[in-house]
Amino acid sequence: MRMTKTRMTTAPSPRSMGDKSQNCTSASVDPVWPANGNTDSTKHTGDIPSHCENALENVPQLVITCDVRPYRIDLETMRFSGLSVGSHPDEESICSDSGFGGSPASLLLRKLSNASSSGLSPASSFEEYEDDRGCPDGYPDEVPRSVIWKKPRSTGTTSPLSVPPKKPQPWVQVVGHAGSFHAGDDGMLLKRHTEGEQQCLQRLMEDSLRSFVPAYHGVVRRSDQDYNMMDDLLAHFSCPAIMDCKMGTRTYLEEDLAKARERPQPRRDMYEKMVDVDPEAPTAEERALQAVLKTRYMQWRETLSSTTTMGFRIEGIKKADGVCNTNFKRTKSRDQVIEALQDFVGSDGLVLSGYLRRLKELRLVLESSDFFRTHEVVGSSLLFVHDGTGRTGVWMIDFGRTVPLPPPLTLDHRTSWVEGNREDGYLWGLDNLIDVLTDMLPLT
Ligand SMILES: Nc1ncnc2c1ncn2[C@@H]1O[C@H](COP(=O)(O)OP(=O)(O)OP(=O)(O)O)[C@@H](O)[C@H]1O
Ligand SMILES: O=P(O)(O)O[C@@H]1[C@H](O)[C@H](O)[C@@H](OP(=O)(O)O)[C@H](OP(=O)(O)O)[C@H]1O
Repeated sequence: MRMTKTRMTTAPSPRSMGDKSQNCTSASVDPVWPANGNTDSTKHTGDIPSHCENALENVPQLVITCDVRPYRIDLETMRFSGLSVGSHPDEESICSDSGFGGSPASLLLRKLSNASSSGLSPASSFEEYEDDRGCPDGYPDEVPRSVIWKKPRSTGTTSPLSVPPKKPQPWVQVVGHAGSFHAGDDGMLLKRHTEGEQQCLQRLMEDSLRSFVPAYHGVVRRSDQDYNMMDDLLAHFSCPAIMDCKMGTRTYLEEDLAKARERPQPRRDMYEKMVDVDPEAPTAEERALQAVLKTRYMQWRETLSSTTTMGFRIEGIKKADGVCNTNFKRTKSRDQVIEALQDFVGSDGLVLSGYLRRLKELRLVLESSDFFRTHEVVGSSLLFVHDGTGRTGVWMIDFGRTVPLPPPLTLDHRTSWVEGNREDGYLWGLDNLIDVLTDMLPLT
């Protein structure tokens, strides 16, 4: 199955062509340490760190080892057994399935991961399942014999070996930068490393929001490129439907505004993306330049969609039948949003009520989270996932533009933004999203 992301039909951005699209074909993975090097090494000495406990539950033990130093990723064993982290990067594209490298070993590992939900970042609406339906594409049934693995430590679930392996689920990227991700073989996902996102994910593992973000497993190096390694949130779903909702009323940082004033860098690719959607949108000056500033483009995208008026926008939806839609740039009115959401959740009231329950839990936790109070959260998304069993999950993803506030500044995430107050409208957007979904309940 291969789907094309709408925005990729326009001129790719320098970022997606450049630093976001390096060649990552080598299977070699070297463990690296957190770039800051000052992770609290005393705290977990002699113990398995909490975030690593999650990893051990989630994957066969040959993949991750957690010793006295947190976030160490030991992938030597994978090389010995001929396994590799990652898939065929060439096959990865936006809103497309990203296979598991097709290696029989990887297929087995994926099966084992699927056999238990215990390692997932806890989602209240999760339950064990043994659904064996094939996805529209279908995947090989072959089971390798040469894979050596160890049962994860005491997960309290049935030994995966006693369960016939099931068809693996391909990882799917709905939106975002092309070439930033590699699907792992073991329920893990590698995202191109940025220091800021690493800091956020590490802090989130210690925060009350932990169960609402993919479990973070540290940094791995591959072909001279560092990656943040985290749970693949799709790993425990069967033919999932997926939606990416970008949260907040603002999608650029205050510091981006300052930079744009100091050193304006007009972007031709963004001008072209703008004209593609609305030829009338550029000003005369922008037309003459054939380029727009990024902040101007981002603001235009905010007002074109429901970001400004509702504090969230739908970025992309991939349905269980494989149909993918990223054409939501003009989805703005409440009715348009409801129509898209309705199409995503379908007529199953259980799915909608599962999402609502999870979002209300998230709101409660956000309101008291230390991390959330002390960070400007911009460009972050909620990833909605459900499948035919009625299982649902919602997680916060993408902390590439989430930055700590200078103390003692804190945000309530509901106050309107004026430059300088750093407010991002995240919780206001979540309030609106919950309202809209609540209004939809009678429709299911
Ligand atoms: N932990 C995860 N598990 C499963 N899928 C994920 C996970 N993280 C991201 N994705 C998929 O990748 C897509 C893009 O993720 P993300 O927003 O982190 O990328 P990005 O390149 O930083 O995006 P942006 O263009 O908004 O900066 C999501 O829409 C989702 O489909
Ligand atoms: O969705 P669109 O219309 O294609 O626009 C992109 C989108 O807003 C991304 O969130 C943004 O990346 P960041 O959030 O990481 O800034 C990217 O900037 P970029 O081209 O500078 O990567 C934009 O091009």
